[in-house]
Amino acid sequence: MGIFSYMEKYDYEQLVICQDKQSGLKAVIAIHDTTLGPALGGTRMWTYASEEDAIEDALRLARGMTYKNAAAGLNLGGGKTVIIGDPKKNKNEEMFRAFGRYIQGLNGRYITAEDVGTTVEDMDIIYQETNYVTGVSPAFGSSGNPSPVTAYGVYKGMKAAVKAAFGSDSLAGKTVAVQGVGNVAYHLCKHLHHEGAKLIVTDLNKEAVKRAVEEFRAKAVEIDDIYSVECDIYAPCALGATLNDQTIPKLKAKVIAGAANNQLKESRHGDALHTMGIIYAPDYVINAGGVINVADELEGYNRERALKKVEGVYDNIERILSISERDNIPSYKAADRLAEERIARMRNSRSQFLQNEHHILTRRSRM
Ligand SMILES: NC(=O)C1=CN([C@@H]2O[C@H](COP(=O)(O)OP(=O)(O)OC[C@H]3O[C@@H](n4cnc5c(N)ncnc54)[C@H](O)[C@@H]3O)[C@@H](O)[C@H]2O)C=CC1
Ligand SMILES: CC(C)CC(=O)C(=O)O
Repeated sequence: MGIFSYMEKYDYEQLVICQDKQSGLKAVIAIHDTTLGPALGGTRMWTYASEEDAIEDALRLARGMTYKNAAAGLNLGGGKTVIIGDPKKNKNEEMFRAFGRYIQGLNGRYITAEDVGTTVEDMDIIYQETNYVTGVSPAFGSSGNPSPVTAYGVYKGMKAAVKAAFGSDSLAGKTVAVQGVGNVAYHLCKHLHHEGAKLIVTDLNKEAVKRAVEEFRAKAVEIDDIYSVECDIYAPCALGATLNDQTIPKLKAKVIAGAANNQLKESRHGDALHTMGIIYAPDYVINAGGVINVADELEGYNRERALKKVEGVYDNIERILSISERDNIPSYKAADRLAEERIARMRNSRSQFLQNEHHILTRRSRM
C-alpha cells in the first residue's frame, strides 16, 4: 500500500522525514492524531532493513501512542519518531541537536521522550534545542528515565490480569517468561522477584541475561524457546509482533502481560488469543506508565503524584478485561473501543464549541 493510502486508511495527520548530512541523521516523525492534545511519543533508534520498514514502524508506533494516551486519560495525542541507525555505533551529539531543531520546527505539535535505543543523555542533548522533550535529566527538573516507571505500571497491570485469570492478584509462586530483559524488563523482574515469582528469561544480549540470572535467580532459555516454556504468564518486553501465527500455537501461558509496543502482529491474533481463552492485557494499556510519568512533567513534575497515576494501570486493565468478559469481545477490542470513544467525545465537544462560537459571531455581525 502507498504511504498516502496507508495514512488515509488510519487517519494520520503528518509524516516528517528529517535528514542531516553532517551528523548522519535520518529520522521519521509520525504524528497520528492531535485531537486530545500535542502528540507525545518516544524516539526509537534502530537498524531497519529498509527505509520503508522504518516509516511503517514510525506510523504504527505513532497510532499506538494515540490509543495509549487516550486510554490512559491523558490530554495528549499520538506520535513517534524512529531514527535509522545502530544506537551502539551511529550516535553523535550533532545528530540529536539536529533532531531537536526538527522537533522545535513543529512548534509543539510533537513532544518526544526515550524509547528503544535512546537514553536520558540523548534527551538532554535534544533539550539544548527545544523544550518539546521529556524524560530529560532530573537535574533539569525533569523526570529522567521512564523505564522504571513503565515497569511499575506493567507490574501493576500484570497483577490485574492475573486476578482475572486465577482469581487472586498475587504473583507469588507464579512462573513468568520474560522476553527481552532490557531497561523496562530489568525493573519488572525486580518487582516480580520481590513478590516471589519464578522467572524464565531470554535476550539477544547475553550480559542482560546474565544479570537477570544472577540478581533474580532467573532461568535462561534460548531466544526461540521462550514461547513454549511451561509458565503462567508470558511477558513480551522486547520488540513488537511477537504474537503471531508461528508463536501463538506454542504458548502455554494463561496470561500475556508485557511492556512491548504493538505485540499483536495483526488484530486477528488478538481474536485468536480470545478464542483460546488466554487473558491478554492490551499492550498500550499495560505499558502506559512511562508516558503517564513523562506527561506529568507538563504540569511541573511530581514523582509521588506520577506514581499514583501509574497505579491506575491496574484499574484500567481490570476494567478492560471485565468489558471483554461481559461483552465476549477480545480485550484489544475493548481497549480500542474505550480509546476511540474518548477521542470521539472530545472531537465532538470541540466541534460543538466551534459551532456555538460561530453562532455568536454570526449574531454579532447582524447587530
Ligand atoms: N522504555 C519505556 O519506558 C517504554 C518501553 N516500551 C516498550 O517496551 C519494550 C522494551 O523497551 P526497553 O526496555 O526500553 O528497550 P531495551 O532496548 O532496553 O530492551 C529491549 C531488550 O530486548 C532485547 N531483544 C530485542 N529483540 C529480542 C528478541 N527477538 N528476543 C529476545 N530479546 C530481544 C534487546 O536485546 C534488549 O535487551 C519496547 O517494545 C518499547 O517500545 C513501551 C513503553 C515505555
Ligand atoms: C517511552 C515513553 C515515555 C513514551 C513512549 O514512546 C511509549 O510509551 O511507547
